[in-house]
Amino acid sequence: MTHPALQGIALSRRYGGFAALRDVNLSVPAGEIRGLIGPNGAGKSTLIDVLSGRAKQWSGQVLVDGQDIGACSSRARRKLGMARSFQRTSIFPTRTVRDQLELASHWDSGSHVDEVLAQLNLAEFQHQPANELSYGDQRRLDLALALIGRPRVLLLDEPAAGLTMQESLDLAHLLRDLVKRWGITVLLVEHDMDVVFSICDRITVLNLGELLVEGSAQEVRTSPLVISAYLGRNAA
Ligand SMILES: Nc1ncnc2c1ncn2[C@@H]1O[C@H](COP(=O)(O)OP(=O)(O)OP(=O)(O)O)[C@@H](O)[C@H]1O
Repeated sequence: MTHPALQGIALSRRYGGFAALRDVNLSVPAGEIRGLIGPNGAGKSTLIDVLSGRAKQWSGQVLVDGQDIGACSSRARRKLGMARSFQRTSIFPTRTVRDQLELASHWDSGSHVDEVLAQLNLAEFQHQPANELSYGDQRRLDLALALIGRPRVLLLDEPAAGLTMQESLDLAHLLRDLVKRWGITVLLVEHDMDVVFSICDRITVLNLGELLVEGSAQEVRTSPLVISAYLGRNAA
């Protein structure tokens, strides 16, 4: 039997008396790019935190390739092939692009710095400090840092935040080509719906901490539940 590459069962997380995530089930087959969307405060980052091992108090099960990793630290999860990106750029802004990738690759096995530099169109900037790169190049460096250990499962939190429409789509297609070629399973949180609809195989929608809808881009785009969740928030 083939296990999903990434699975969450009955995932819940509370902040004091507030339930930010309630009984969410998620199953992402190997090689799929799964979009994770929902209005502000829906629980997307909370879910990523639970899956990546960053959340402290939570309940449920997290499995990678059928193996229960719920008791593992973030570091142990990285060693098991899970990587995540954050909504920020670059770890050490004054260090060169190459230094950062080499540093990050010591934390993970299977380093392939030159290949990642080339694939992410960063080779020409490799000896520049990250904080001298344009914002768009810095976002590609973030992606490179997430990919450097050749993860099997990649959790991405708004990789296109702050980019122009064209930059977002360029980054999205670069991401899609790479993860498909390397066989990486991706869970992508992204507010830019053009990005989500253009590269995700399926989309999971959260609302108020609960799973609302799961389906193809077409199913999600036309779902009355999704439309109402977004419009309800916008109108509030
Ligand atoms: N540290 C915290 N303490 C208390 N409440 C929190 C904390 N972090 C998040 N929350 C609340 O949990 C809910 C889910 O937050 P979360 O950041 O996961 O949502 P999100 O879908 O990622 O939102 P956004 O799209 O705005 O980033 C929100 O109501 C938020 O206010």
